[in-house]
Amino acid sequence: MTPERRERLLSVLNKRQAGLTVVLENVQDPHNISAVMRTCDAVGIQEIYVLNNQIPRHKKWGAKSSSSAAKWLTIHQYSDTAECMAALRQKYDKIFTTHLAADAVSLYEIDFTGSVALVFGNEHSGVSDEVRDLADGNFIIPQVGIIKSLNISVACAVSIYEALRQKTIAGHYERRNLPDAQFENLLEKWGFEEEE
Ligand SMILES: C[S@@+](CC[C@H](N)C(=O)[O-])C[C@H]1O[C@@H](n2cnc3c(N)ncnc32)[C@H](O)[C@@H]1O
Repeated sequence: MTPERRERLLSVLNKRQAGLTVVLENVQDPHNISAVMRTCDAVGIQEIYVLNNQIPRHKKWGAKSSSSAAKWLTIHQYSDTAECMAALRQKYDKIFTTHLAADAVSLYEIDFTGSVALVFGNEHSGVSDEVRDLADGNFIIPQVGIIKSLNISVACAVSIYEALRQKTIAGHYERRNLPDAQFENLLEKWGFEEEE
């Protein structure tokens, strides 16, 4: 690895956030999944969770719309909701869902400065009752138009950029965040990846 490339990888890794993840529950459109991955990389999210218990995963997310973000992320795949939620509980202090419900609070009331997992739901049915029952809260992005929901990848982008805003103010992007072992493993793995 050239010194320049090492510098570049280190600068990206130094901004990866251990305290922020995205969970996709039964999101089916591979373009949506790819778009989410691309935004996660941009915000400094390293780990994402893909939970799919509805239909066999016959289509993979495409490299085209993720701009190859998938290869720079750590993707945990689950087909069992309880298992996925238990894994999240071990790693993150708070789990928030984004279900379009009358009792949801606004995105702008959520404190993202701690360790948080954000769950986004299926294109038609949203986040399941099972996941909502196991979460700590539910928020929505305010909308004042005619159409009642945003595309899932847009909703994810708006939400995680609010998290980036809050974490930036709190200084989370100023110091290394990932545990040492994870940092070193990723540096080694990334050293073999082609940049596009
Ligand atoms: C197209 S929406 C699902 C719409 C579905 N008919 C419903 O009522 O839940 C897909 C996902 O995008 C996210 N989403 C869409 N609009 C949102 C909003 N205004 N606030 C927060 N999340 C939103 C949620 O995660 C939602 O589950």
